[in-house]
Amino acid sequence: MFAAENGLKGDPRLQGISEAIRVVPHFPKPGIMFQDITTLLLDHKAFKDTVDIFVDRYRDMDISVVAGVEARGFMFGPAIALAIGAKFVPLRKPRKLPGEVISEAYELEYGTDCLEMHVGAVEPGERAIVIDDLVATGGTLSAAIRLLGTGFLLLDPLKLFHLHDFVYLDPVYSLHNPSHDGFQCSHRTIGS
Ligand SMILES: O=P(O)(O)OC[C@H]1O[C@H](OP(=O)(O)OP(=O)(O)O)[C@H](O)[C@@H]1O
Ligand SMILES: Nc1ncnc2[nH]cnc12
Repeated sequence: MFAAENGLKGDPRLQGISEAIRVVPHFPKPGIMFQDITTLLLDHKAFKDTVDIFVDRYRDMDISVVAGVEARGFMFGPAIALAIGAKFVPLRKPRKLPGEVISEAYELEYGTDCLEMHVGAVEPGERAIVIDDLVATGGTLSAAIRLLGTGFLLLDPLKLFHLHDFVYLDPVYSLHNPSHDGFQCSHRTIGS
């Protein structure tokens, strides 16, 4: 769900967050409208508002795991984890973690990639949220879901656009709806 369509309707922080994201046409290749969150990171208020909104939403929900997707999930996840009293679990690209890992491959627009997590980082029965900056094809997020298993909450703090429908176990919560940027958004949430 988009934050602007529920409890945060009319919240001026959402506009500030949207405006802090720079859109770079034709990067890294022709036809791509790149959603650049580095400009949001430079804007203390927008950055703090982003973290605060998710902390307010997910505190007191018995969440013990914040899983961040490399690399941009690492920019938001640790701050949220500390504030809600959860551990931070990095979901890393291949061959970065030194211990025993479990891996999940996923499809990219061209080719495949893989996410890895240390064995034992998450215990059975823990409640987790997943942090990333956006969903494009959903391949990355789907791999994160498979890696963690079932029974967790799913969080996508800066979901910028959504090109396909997905089935989620729990709400995907987004602060910025990029439809005004020319993206076609579709969004379906199961179980919320
Ligand atoms: O929905 P998808 O099609 O899977 O795309 C979304 C993913 O793409 C970007 O990461 P990227 O793979 O570019 O890696 P980076 O964060 O290291 O730049 C973004 O941060 C998401 O993780
Ligand atoms: N349009 C986009 N902007 C930023 N990161 C992306 N990752 C995949 N597509 C992207």
